[in-house]
Amino acid sequence: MAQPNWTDPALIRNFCIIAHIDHGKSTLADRMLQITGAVDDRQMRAQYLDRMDIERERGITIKSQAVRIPFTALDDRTYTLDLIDTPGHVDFTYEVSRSLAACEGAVLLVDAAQGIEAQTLANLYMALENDLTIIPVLNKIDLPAAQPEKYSVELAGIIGCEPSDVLRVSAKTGEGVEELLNEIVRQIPPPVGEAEAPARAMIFDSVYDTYRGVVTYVRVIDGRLSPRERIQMMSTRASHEILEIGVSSPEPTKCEGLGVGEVGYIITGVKDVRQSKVGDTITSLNRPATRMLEGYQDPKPMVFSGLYPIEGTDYPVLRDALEKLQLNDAALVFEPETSAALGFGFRCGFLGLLHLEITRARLEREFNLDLISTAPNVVYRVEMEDGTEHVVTNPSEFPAGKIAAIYEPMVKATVLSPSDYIGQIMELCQERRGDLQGMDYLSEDRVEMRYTLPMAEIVFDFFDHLKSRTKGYASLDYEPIGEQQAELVKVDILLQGEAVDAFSAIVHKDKAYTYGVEMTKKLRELIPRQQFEVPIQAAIGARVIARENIRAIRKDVLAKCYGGDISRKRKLLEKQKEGKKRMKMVGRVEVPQEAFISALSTDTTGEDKKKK
Ligand SMILES: Nc1nc2c(ncn2[C@@H]2O[C@H](COP(=O)(O)OP(=O)(O)OP(=O)(O)O)[C@@H](O)[C@H]2O)c(=O)[nH]1
Repeated sequence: MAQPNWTDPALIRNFCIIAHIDHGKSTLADRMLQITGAVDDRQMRAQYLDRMDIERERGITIKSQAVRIPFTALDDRTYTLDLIDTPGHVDFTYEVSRSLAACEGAVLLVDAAQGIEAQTLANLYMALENDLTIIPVLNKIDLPAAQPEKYSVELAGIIGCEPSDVLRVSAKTGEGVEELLNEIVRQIPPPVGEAEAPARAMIFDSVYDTYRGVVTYVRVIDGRLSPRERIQMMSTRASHEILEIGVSSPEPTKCEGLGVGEVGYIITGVKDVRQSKVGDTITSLNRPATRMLEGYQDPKPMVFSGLYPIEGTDYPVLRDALEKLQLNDAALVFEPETSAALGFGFRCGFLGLLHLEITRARLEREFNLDLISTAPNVVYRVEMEDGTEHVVTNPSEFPAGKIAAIYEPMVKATVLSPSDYIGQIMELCQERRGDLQGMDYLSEDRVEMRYTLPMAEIVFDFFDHLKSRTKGYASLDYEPIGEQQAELVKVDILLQGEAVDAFSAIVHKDKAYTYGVEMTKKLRELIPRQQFEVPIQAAIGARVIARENIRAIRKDVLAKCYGGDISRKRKLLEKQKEGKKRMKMVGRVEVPQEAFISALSTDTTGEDKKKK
């Protein structure tokens, strides 16, 4: 094979765009592709790099993407710009951090009509931790509401540059984008690495493709990777052969190898993204490197929920569907679970609520499934007095017996908001057991508040409440910071003395009563009257904390059938039997499927997270 022409690292610039959700990252990437001619006008479509349907539909980026853009700069030399598009949502922070580690610089993009938001800061800090060169840019300067003067000062303030250093662009019209590309070439340092050293490449993304198997996106740090070479994954020691190697420009284009600083993809024929994990280091099998690159970390599920098919016969379909999704989603975990109320299903672990919602939407859409999901919960650790320890991902499995301590996961939350709403935000965080850690004014009228909060209090409807109490102006970012002991109890809901597993919840002891009252009330309205009286109780252990009653009724379908027409009677009885099929039996109580669905339908917030 001819010796490939390795790209001169001096002519490479690896960068990413970091921004708060909706500040225009994908649109800016589109314009860069278009202005440099990387994609011709005919093929151009909005959000070029967002490939999943669900990404386009919701207008959000879930997976990272890399694309190579050739650009002739003011010095007349043609540079290779590798743009790594990163997800903006807090659920996918780990992917952002891996993408950042693959770059030397970052474009920090801020909406000129909105200013800095919580994720702008979170991403900026992450970029600074990775020692990236930051280029501050205000976007959407075409908007009449844009206030570039004001926000240049704010942006310069947080990164410590002059307001005049803040570039101004419109990703929509293309204004200023070419200047930005020239600044990327001028300011971001070229990659450095040892060309002759054993190969080391970092995996920053891996995607399952039905036709090609797993496509792994890498950034080469040292040495080089070539087709047909045998490589090794340093975390698992598994080895594979490189069947294809190439770059996305932006369509996948085969090449003869990747050298120092280059970003591209490799295909090895593995079928599951878990064999090619984000953050892992690839080396050459014949001449392996001894030290892994920093940063490998397994994605950890934070939120669990039970997923059950509404039609029991769909159970195998659900299992296959979950297995297929897992091929492309190393963060998704699941195991079979049985619920007395809901039948056979799976307990699934997700990175956060958005991840849950997206997974559920994909299962329903791509696999045509109708699902019930139980109320999401976080992971608790329970220490017993006898020294044993339990990790609880399902409230109904909360251990019985003498408990020494319960620990719940905590987050560090950052809220950015106009200062008018400080009172409301404090009130909300107080209700959610938050602890104020600090508060700073970013400008006269914008304030950053830092809280520690239990994750359980923040993952469900916190964001909705925050938005409604601040008229949509506040933004939120959070990251896990370990666990803390808390006074938690398990509340069971009993129908005629029998616990309904799907409704058990772990809540703070001060909130147990409210949960019990609300749930029993809700169920009284949802469960039809039976032929005998049905008490609905909420209980902590053996102690009942709330009770409602469903009064007895005798539903005699034959009542209207006087006269002796036996065939008509039979028909009515048959019909009643059909109806019963859709009922679930809890002890002797018949509960319609719909009652479970409505009682469990928590208004999850992924959709609303997109709303400003
Ligand atoms: N007027 C105007 N609108 C813009 C500009 N740039 C982006 N937008 C709009 O802002 C919205 C969000 O843009 P996206 O590019 O999807 O934002 P994003 O940051 O990629 O969002 P995530 O992928 O979810 O993080 C879209 O409706 C764009 O059309 C701009 O320069 N001017």
